[in-house]
Amino acid sequence: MQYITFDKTKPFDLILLGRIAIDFNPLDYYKTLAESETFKKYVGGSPANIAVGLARLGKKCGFFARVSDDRFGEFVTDYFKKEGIDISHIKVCENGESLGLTFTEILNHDESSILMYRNGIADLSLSPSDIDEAYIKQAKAVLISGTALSASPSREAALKAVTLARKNGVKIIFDIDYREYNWKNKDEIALYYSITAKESDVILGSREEYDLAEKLMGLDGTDESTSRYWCSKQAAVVVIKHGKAGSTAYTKDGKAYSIRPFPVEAIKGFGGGDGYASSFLYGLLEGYEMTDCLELGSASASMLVASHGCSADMPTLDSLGAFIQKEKAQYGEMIARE
Ligand SMILES: Nc1ncnc2c1ncn2[C@@H]1O[C@H](COP(=O)(O)OP(=O)(O)OP(=O)(O)O)[C@@H](O)[C@H]1O
Ligand SMILES: O=C(O)C[C@@H](O)[C@H](O)C(=O)CO
Repeated sequence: MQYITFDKTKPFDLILLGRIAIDFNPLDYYKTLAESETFKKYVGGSPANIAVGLARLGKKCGFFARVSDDRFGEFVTDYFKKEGIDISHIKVCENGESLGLTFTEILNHDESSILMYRNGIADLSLSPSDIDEAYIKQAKAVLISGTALSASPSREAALKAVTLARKNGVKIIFDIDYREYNWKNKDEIALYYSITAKESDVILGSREEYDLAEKLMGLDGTDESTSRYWCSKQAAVVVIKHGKAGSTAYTKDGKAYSIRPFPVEAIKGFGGGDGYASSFLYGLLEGYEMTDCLELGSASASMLVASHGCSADMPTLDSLGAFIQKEKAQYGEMIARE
């Protein structure tokens, strides 16, 4: 079933906009960040992780980003190139901005926290002049990652991309992606999240992220009111994630599809959302049934929380299929059947 009609003549499946950063995950985990001594470096940043995930599944991705003019900026750009992601619209900063660095703290299987170094940050220097209409016109869809809305000029660049996508019939995917760093106050979060969500064909977020977006709307904070509201706007698909409690996709025809997480021995409490987004969106782009999109997203999410890294551990179609087959053989169906 086609929940979203993508223009299959477009050469790019998805052009993403937002941060490319670096994760430093402790190898000596289940300790506090202060106690950890050895870290492994990965390309990071939620939209970057999603782009790698989609590229690993064979999708053609482009990216609007600013990176630092140093070896870290080169590292992430080279990694994207190796993963087959188009880097033509990734620009090097000219005023000494730094690439975002994320030091993660993995306290136990469930509890993690992330310490983000984002002062003078490269990704938020993305400018409206970087947003190229001819590039956007080549995409089936654009993905806006919410943190790109947290400060100017990146905020205006993201809103320009939304405007140009709408003008050119390019679908808009909004991954709410809340990170408290760089936001000034809750009103700005609500304003810019809701402005973007109103224009979006697909919205992905956790319950907490929708609460932030809906702060000025007086909704009651239930999934039902959230899905009803956003589907009354542009959205054809609204995905609400609830961590270990699973996730639900709501469609414009009023239907809801829920799935339990695939059981795994989680190593860390983060990364699930990016794995989820990349594989779920792969299913949408392929025109799969909603239950199959959820299965792909949920399976990839489980694989990611059970791995040490994020971008580096994004699955291929083969590994994702094998994981789903093994899990269903052992645990049965994860989809909550109506
Ligand atoms: N311990 C777990 N075991 C299996 N799956 C999990 C676990 N934790 C999360 N997931 C899966 O990951 C998905 C996304 O996680 P979550 O709801 O925390 O979203 P998120 O906050 O966007 O994730 P992230 O921490 O990556 O930003 C969940 O809907 C679930 O499918
Ligand atoms: O989104 C970030 O900037 C941090 C990510 O790189 C990290 O991998 C994570 O928390 C993914 O959910």
